[in-house]
Amino acid sequence: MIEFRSVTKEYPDGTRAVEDFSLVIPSMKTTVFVGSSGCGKTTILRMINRMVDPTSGSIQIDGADIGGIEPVGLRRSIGYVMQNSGLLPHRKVVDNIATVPLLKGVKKAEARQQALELMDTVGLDRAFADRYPSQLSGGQQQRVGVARGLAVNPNILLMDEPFGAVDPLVRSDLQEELIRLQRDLEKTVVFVTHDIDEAFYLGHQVVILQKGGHIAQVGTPAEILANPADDFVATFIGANRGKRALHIEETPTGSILVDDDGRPAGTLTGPVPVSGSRDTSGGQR
Ligand SMILES: Nc1ncnc2c1ncn2[C@@H]1O[C@H](COP(=O)(O)OP(=O)(O)OP(=O)(O)O)[C@@H](O)[C@H]1O
Repeated sequence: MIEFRSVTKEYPDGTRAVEDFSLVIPSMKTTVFVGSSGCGKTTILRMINRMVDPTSGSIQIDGADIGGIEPVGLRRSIGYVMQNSGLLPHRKVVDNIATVPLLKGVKKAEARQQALELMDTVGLDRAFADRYPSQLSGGQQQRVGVARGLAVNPNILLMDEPFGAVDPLVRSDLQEELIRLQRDLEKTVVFVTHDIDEAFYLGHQVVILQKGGHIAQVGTPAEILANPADDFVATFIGANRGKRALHIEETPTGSILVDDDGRPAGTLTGPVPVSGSRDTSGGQR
């Protein structure tokens, strides 16, 4: 579990990117931060691995205040995947994936073997191992980025708009892959996006942010869809969701998700949990 307690981040130029932010991020689930540009998503994410340190407040991982953990070691124990994959252009795919294990002293042959296995995990053909990043498509590069993020077998995987720059079909494949990975590997995934559809699709817990990292609403997709906290949230989830705008309708046999054209898009099974397992079956995926 990751817990933010009254966290504020003021950058040296006086910008208060995040103000009095408190949140619990459950383990082994996917939490998605969604909000407009500049609302503080990246700042919040980077405070988890101490790429950014808070000005005040504290962050705990499994009860330990990370302010007391040496930043480089912490960073190397948490997976981080960014937009445009952030791969080193002059290193082969396999060496990119093995970067952090090698830094941590894993033997080269062992690191390479692990990297090849991670290529299988993220659905990349091992034939790409000796290519350079520029010789891969954008979607393949993102898979390499995810493999690199997983290379130290972290409990926590931070993902900052990892699929923002790929076309919609590839993006959809990558989203499917991430859902499978998260479920199979039981990672705690913290994911940042602008896209509310992506947030609802991936998130067990979705956090809708406003400027300054103010939480407009936090909940499961079903909770937010059923009860938007205010006009801001209602507009945000409506305006951003275009043709697929979904709402919940009660029927004699249970709750169903209905799209803007009145077509059922899925069912909701059982009571809506406060947080926890995905409760749509055949709904948003
Ligand atoms: N190093 C920095 N120095 C000063 N201000 C910064 C710095 N990094 C971010 N900011 C400011 O902090 C605020 C939050 O930025 P942040 O990158 O966290 O937002 P974001 O929601 O991730 O935005 P985007 O979606 O555009 O990536 C913005 O006003 C931004 O300009």
